[in-house]
Amino acid sequence: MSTPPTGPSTSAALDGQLVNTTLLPPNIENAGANSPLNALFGDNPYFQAGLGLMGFGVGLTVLRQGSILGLTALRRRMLVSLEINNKDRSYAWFLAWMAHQASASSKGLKTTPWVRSHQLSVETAFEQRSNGSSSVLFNLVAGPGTHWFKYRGAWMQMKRERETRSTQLMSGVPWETVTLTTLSRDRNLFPGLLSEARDLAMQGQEGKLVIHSAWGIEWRPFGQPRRKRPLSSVVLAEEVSQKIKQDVQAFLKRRQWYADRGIPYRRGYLLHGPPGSGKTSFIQALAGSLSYDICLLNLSERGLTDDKLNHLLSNAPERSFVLIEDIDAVFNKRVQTSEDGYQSSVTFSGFLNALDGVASGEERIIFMTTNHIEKLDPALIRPGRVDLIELVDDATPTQARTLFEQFYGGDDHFSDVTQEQLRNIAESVQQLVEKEMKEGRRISMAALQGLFIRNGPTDVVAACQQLLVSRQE
Ligand SMILES: Nc1ncnc2c1ncn2[C@@H]1O[C@H](COP(=O)(O)OP(=O)(O)OP(=O)(O)O)[C@@H](O)[C@H]1O
Repeated sequence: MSTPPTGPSTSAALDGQLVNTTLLPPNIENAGANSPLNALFGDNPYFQAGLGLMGFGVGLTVLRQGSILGLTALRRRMLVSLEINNKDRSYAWFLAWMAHQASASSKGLKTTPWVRSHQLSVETAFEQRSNGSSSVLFNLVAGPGTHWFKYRGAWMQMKRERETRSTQLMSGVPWETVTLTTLSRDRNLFPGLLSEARDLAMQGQEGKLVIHSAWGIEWRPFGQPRRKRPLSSVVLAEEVSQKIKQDVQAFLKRRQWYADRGIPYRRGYLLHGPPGSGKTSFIQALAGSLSYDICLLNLSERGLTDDKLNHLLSNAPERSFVLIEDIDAVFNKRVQTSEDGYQSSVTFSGFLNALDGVASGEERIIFMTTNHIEKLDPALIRPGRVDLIELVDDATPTQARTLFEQFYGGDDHFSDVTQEQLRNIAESVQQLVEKEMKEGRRISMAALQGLFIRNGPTDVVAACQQLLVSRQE
């Protein structure tokens, strides 16, 4: 048995460097050449080919990793991305903008950016026509996947991704993102593009009333924006409409006044009166006239809790009225029950707390309506929670006459009736309502509206008489 050859170690300074060398006896190479391993593989062509292939593979991997790193670095330098999350308002604006451009470019309009998507999703919406009827709209928007479009001469990649494993806690809607990627030099196009999308969305809402409804803890537009109703078309007793309108206008001018005194900047209104007197119509028309939106809050909604309600009331969209209808039906004797017997988790005290809210500088205007003010708990309508209470009653003689004139005045459809005759009929309607009122019989504005829709002007007085009688029964 031979001992492995070992040589003494020396250290030598070469050109100022310390070099470690091991001195081996001269026969050591031969010893390796004669080893059993060398005998096995040294002359083996398969082994050598394998070694070569392995080297090639390693080389390729290094090259691949290198090119990936290089590409990533290049992308970082050359490309810029913008991520839009579906929690952000611009998300829906951007998708609508893209759908709009796609339809315009498919019609061959040269001025629009080139957009074409092959993976589409549908968003169904309801549109209210000017004549009051509604239609269903199917908006085809870019679906999850990758899309390309050209905007102001720059190519952009749009990637819409949907998170399928988790959803937004409160609304149950999946998380989504849209990532726009373009060349770095075109990064300045992003703000322009987003502004265009916003303007397009605003254009669609111009002259329209947006109704929001609660969706979990968020407010979301409900259906398509509706045509604004002129305030004058809702005929209330003159002093009532003026009082509410002036109060809201005065409140809106006093933000600083509230701030200086540390008073929460909010105001509550309660409109009460019989059904069909125009409470809801007036609130909506008033919102429209001030370019405000409506946030419709249904306290009986399943899943609504005190916490969610508090969050909703503190986070209503800017420039909006929160509208809570038929408040007596919701909190009758402090118990909350819906028509089908469902009791929601909103408690009376939770509702009062949400109305009081935390003192904040944010503006909040709440309108509540009821047909039975006597059923309301005094705690609910104390000042601070409700600042102005107004009775919106059945038709007064003047209201009946004004509504008649609005329906039949200047309408060519009734050209067989002279203006003189119309004036006489208007007078008769007024007198009839006046006479009946004295005897305790009333007619609602909604009933009058229905009557005017169904009858020609000459039949109105007789029809009105019947309605008043039948109401008495
Ligand atoms: N004062 C009014 N002027 C014009 N139209 C009215 C008036 N009151 C009611 N109407 C018409 O009657 C219909 C019902 O009105 P609205 O829903 O506003 O009444 P409401 O007082 O809110 O009723 P409810 O108490 O049942 O909620 C609407 O189509 C509206 O156009």
